[in-house]
Amino acid sequence: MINFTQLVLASHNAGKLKELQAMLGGSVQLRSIGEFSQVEPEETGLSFVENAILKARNAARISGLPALADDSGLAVDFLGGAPGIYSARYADGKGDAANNTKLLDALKDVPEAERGAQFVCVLALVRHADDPLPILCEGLWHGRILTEASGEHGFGYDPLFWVPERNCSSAELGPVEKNQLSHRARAMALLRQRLGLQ
Ligand SMILES: O=c1nc[nH]c2c1ncn2[C@H]1C[C@H](O)[C@@H](COP(=O)(O)OP(=O)(O)OP(=O)(O)O)O1
Ligand SMILES: [Mg+2]
Repeated sequence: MINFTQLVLASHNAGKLKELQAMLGGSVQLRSIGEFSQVEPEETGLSFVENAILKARNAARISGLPALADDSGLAVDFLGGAPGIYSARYADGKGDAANNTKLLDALKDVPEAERGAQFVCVLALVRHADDPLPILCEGLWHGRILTEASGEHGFGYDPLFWVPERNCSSAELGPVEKNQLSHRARAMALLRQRLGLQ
């Protein structure tokens, strides 16, 4: 069993850092890659897995620490799984608000029954930059895309993601509840098992 007390999180997204640290609890300290570098690696992979591994290796190389990466996104049924791995870049790097506006436009007049979507999260953990056996864990969260934004919590597409099991948007869930249900929570539950952190 691998025993980590410190991991570097290969992410420049403050929302992810907050959620992942809360899920890991006190036994593992997550340090932000921002402490070591402000340069974001280009996400050139064609899958969540490839991008997660690429980000983890890059962070391990820069920090000299074992590294955890999260590659995630929103796959919308009506759009054939788009924006998928391109979720963060959907509106050409203009940010969360522009991404959400573009998604609402793309689904304009699409009826509720065809607005199914899933959040996807892949976590990759490497012990060092050239680790030949990264630990990979995946989580999905099924829901629907709303016709307008609702809620103030979370980040990214949360205000547009309807959570059927709670009858509200994921931005209307408090952090504790989101962290029990989300794609990231499911991937992290698997990772905790793999690390023996029950
Ligand atoms: O729980 C979530 N609630 C709402 N939106 C979410 C969530 N999880 C991922 N997302 C969205 C945000 C971003 O548009 C994309 C992730 O893109 P992704 O490249 O993995 O992350 P990022 O560029 O924000 O930070 P980084 O690559 O440095 O980890 O999916
Ligand atoms: Mg990214």
